[in-house]
Amino acid sequence: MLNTSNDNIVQTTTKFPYRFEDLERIAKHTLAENVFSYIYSGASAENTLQKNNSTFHKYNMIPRLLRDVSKIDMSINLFGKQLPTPLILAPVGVLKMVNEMGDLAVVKAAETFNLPFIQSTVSSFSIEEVSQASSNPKWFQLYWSKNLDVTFNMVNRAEQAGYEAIVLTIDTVTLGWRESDLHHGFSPLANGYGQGIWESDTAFLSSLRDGSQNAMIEGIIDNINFPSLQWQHIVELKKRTHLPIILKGILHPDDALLALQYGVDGIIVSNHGGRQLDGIIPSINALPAIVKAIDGKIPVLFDSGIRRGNDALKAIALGADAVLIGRPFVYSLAIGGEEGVRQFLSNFIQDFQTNMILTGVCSIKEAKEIHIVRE
Ligand SMILES: Cc1cc2nc3c(=O)[nH]c(=O)nc-3n(C[C@H](O)[C@H](O)[C@H](O)COP(=O)(O)O)c2cc1C
Ligand SMILES: O=C(O)C(=O)c1ccccc1
Repeated sequence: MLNTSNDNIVQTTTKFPYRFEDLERIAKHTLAENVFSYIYSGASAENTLQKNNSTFHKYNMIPRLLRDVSKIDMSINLFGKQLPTPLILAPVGVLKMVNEMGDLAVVKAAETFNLPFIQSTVSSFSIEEVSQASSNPKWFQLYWSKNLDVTFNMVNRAEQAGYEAIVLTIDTVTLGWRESDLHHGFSPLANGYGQGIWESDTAFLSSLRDGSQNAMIEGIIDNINFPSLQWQHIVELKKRTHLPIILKGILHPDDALLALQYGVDGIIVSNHGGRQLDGIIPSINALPAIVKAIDGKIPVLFDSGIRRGNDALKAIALGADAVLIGRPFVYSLAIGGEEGVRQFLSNFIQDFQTNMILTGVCSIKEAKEIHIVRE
């Protein structure tokens, strides 16, 4: 007789988990409670966090059949560069709290598939360390610092190290109201895992009254809390770098139009994985109107809620040019380090390709034409 108990399934499985739900569950057992909770949780009542995921199920693709899908080309061209797939690793800070090798493990796993890696401003390693670890494309995620020397120092270092884009995160001018972190008394920076870039930044270090760990942490928190960030700062940034500028965190079509007006090179439709502001539109619901407003003038990227290949294909069918993967790779890092992330990415790419074949599309251009209806 078939034994359908969960225990039986877990015991007979020794492979790296395929299901996102298993990655999350095993990471929960692997990590300290406050660390898992920091990664998992969202802002306020976590409604937006939940809806980011559940809303994907409301979009349904209509597959086409009897087309020759024997050759699948997943490649895209982004900012003048050919990439093997439309998949990118989202910027995630303080990765060392998940695994000792943090960003270095992730960037090396991503190198296997030549996926772009976006290094966070609050990375556990320096720009130079990450740049030397692998040869895949790297982008730098910028949290604007109120100290302009610090801001432009980071941008220059990224440019010097051969990074290919600046991703300016605009939805985190102050940290969201994260009740579970408040409950645990948990600050992601307090353990010293988010200062890899800053501790080697001479402009930042010389701005500190003393060089202690506490002064450093306070300095970072103070510098990245910047509620007066505004469109005019984009003009300043454009003067300081030749790299493409991508704004991360756009949800309103009018902000997308302003981004065009200010001459940015790309946008990321994102609600920061529901971690910043609750009670707002699930990221996937914001995508169609923004794609329409941008009308192909600059690339529109997407994140928040991508869990498997099927989700990524839906986002592309709704008009995204590429998607960022967040929490799933963080859980994979927690479970299996560099090899865990490699396994996860390998599975994700195969899953995505299978979904392309079965919807009857051979290229990303065709994937954008997939008919998709909302329940
Ligand atoms: C633990 C964690 C840390 C993050 N750190 C950053 C960061 O430093 N900079 C940034 O722009 N976004 C950061 N994000 C947001 C991600 O880039 C991305 O927008 C989000 O994870 C997407 O949601 P999803 O993981 O649910 O798909 C972080 C997300 C998580 C889960
Ligand atoms: O946790 C986050 O989502 C994030 O963006 C962040 C902000 C400051 C420090 C570390 C991570």
